[in-house]
Amino acid sequence: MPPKQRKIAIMGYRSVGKSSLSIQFVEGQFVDSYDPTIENIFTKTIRINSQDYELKVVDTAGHDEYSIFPSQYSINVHGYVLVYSITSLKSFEVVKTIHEKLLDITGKSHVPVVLVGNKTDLHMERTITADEGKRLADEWRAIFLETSAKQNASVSDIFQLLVTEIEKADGNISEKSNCSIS
Ligand SMILES: Nc1nc2c(ncn2[C@@H]2O[C@H](COP(=O)(O)OP(=O)(O)OP(=O)(O)O)[C@@H](O)[C@H]2O)c(=O)[nH]1
Repeated sequence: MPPKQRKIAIMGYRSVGKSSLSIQFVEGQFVDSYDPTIENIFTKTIRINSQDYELKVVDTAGHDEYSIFPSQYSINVHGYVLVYSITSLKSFEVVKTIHEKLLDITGKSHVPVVLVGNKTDLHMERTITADEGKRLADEWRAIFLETSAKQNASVSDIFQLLVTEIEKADGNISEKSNCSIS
């Protein structure tokens, strides 16, 4: 089967770890320094159910509650990773506004999304519980994951699960069997 090309945008407040998650996923390393992103595009091929997916991962600039949703991320993007830091209430509030704007701009009631609570290694500084994250993802009918880019915990799961969500939205995977029928 020829590879399927899928474009994914990673969005969230500043400094939540969007670049760190992208670099950990694509290059398998963690960079401790902080360098604000304008935009970076990474590519990586993953295989799910004998199908190759060429992922184009767009690491976007930090968004805040006043940012206008960048129109270039509303078209030709198959799915979204919305990231907050479990240590930052502000970043949790910002993913809510991003999700609202995303539905508004796409005019859809449901978009494939993985909600990610990053920086689980900083558990002493946790301000958002896993339950709060899960509840928000349930409201959105999205997948929820907590990760640590630093410890490489659950990072590749983000992308595997998002591709599965994209395939479900395209009708290529039945919700019940979780098995590819394409
Ligand atoms: N402890 C810990 N630090 C992290 C983790 N992920 C990222 N960081 C740190 O958080 C800071 C910001 O990380 P980035 O990946 O640059 O964050 P970003 O969301 O891409 O930031 P912007 O480009 O400003 O939007 C850096 O100092 C990272 O090293 C994590 O899982 N654990």
